[in-house]
Amino acid sequence: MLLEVKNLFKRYGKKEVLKDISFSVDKGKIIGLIGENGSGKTTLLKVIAGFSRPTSGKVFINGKEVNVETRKYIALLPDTIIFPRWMKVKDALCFYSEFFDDFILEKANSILDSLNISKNMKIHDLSRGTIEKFSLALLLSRDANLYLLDEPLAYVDPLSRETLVDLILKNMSNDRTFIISTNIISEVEHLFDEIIILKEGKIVYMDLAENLREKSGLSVNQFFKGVDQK
Ligand SMILES: Nc1ncnc2c1ncn2[C@@H]1O[C@H](COP(=O)(O)OP(=O)(O)OP(=O)(O)O)[C@@H](O)[C@H]1O
Repeated sequence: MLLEVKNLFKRYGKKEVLKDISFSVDKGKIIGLIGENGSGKTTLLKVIAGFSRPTSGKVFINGKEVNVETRKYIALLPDTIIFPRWMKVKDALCFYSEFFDDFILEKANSILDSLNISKNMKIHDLSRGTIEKFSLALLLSRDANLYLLDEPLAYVDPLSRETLVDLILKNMSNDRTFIISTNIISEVEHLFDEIIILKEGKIVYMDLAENLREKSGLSVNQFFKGVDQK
């Protein structure tokens, strides 16, 4: 088992943001983590990544309780821009090469070429959609086990979404797992092996995407809209 989340609670002050979350994920799966704004998706991904501590409950990656060490198994794509203003694309490549032992520079170069992203550009001068593509390119150039993608498609135009979905698929393998949080479901749902729906910090639905479609006769997107209105 690659990831096990057991009875996880997260509180900010009096506000309970995650409520008794339990699930496990095998290697080689793509999980769709869906839920309306504020349902707790980002918080859950941050706790799994070890960047935020649970109030109670436990998270295990490759059988080890999450700590600084388990971060080496994880590649997190945050939902915010993390690069400083002065940084050029080529500087970020150097930084990633030095900081992450599992970063493969040749792979990053080849993905950036395929996306037509110039290495001499300042990252903040790129469009928001291009920054998303660039961030994903860096992330996929790491050889991690668990890839956590927080809203990877939010700022990307529909044509580029297809490119990014293809990129994710190309980089999928039997020993990698992706958890992708998204509100843009229809364009990515064909990627998902399993679906987790969060509502107000609780898991309200969890199943294989195939089962969801068979049992409900709906697409994941249609099903989510139904759950969300209840
Ligand atoms: N550091 C924090 N302090 C206090 N409350 C927080 C903090 N981080 C998140 N929250 C609250 O926790 C709840 C869940 O937020 P979270 O960002 O995890 O949701 P989300 O599902 O990712 O939303 P979105 O789709 O808008 O990104 C929200 O009500 C948010 O205001």
